[in-house]
Amino acid sequence: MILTREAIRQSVATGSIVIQPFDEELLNPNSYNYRLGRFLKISPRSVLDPLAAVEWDEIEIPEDGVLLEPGRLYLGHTMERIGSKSFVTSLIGRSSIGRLGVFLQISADLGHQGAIHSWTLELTAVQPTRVYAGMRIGQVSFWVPTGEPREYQGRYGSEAKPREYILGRDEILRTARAIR
Ligand SMILES: Nc1ccn([C@H]2C[C@H](O)[C@@H](COP(=O)(O)OP(=O)(O)OP(=O)(O)O)O2)c(=O)n1
Repeated sequence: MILTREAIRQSVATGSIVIQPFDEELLNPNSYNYRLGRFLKISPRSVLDPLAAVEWDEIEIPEDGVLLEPGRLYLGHTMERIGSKSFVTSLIGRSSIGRLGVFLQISADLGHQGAIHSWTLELTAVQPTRVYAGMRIGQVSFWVPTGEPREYQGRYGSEAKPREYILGRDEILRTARAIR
């Protein structure tokens, strides 16, 4: 079951959903519009290899916005801390932003129960597109889970910043050994 606007509003009021800062104006019938945070990481032009450490540039988005170039990967973040111990969060885009050819996440729309932080956004653009800090860029919805809950023990800190965490070297090597 997905939460309605009123259920999201009440859950924020009782604390079972965290959206900080929260603005009622940003509620939709079944979701909440999040805003783009100030910091952006830009992928290096070199090969991205999960076994090799790579340096990402980090910028603060200027007032006149930042131009997203096709063929680059940008890690943004939600301006808000978002999540819930009671509900499962899903992170999706807004259709109006989709019509600009901008993707907000790449194949990762699930927020585990207990994950409460500023979400990392994997931004890509179909054609050169300018985005601005604070713009209403995407939406989150909340789902009622079923079964015994087990809280997410994540690696996201409390800072509102994009995280470039990729798979750990150990995880990749362990999996690789397991299939040999
Ligand atoms: N676009 C996304 C998708 C997810 N998350 C956050 C919320 C999720 O609860 C958490 C973990 O997501 P996944 O399980 O998809 O990611 P990993 O398996 O890579 O992370 P971990 O090893 O921490 O479980 O990351 C995020 O910030 N931005």
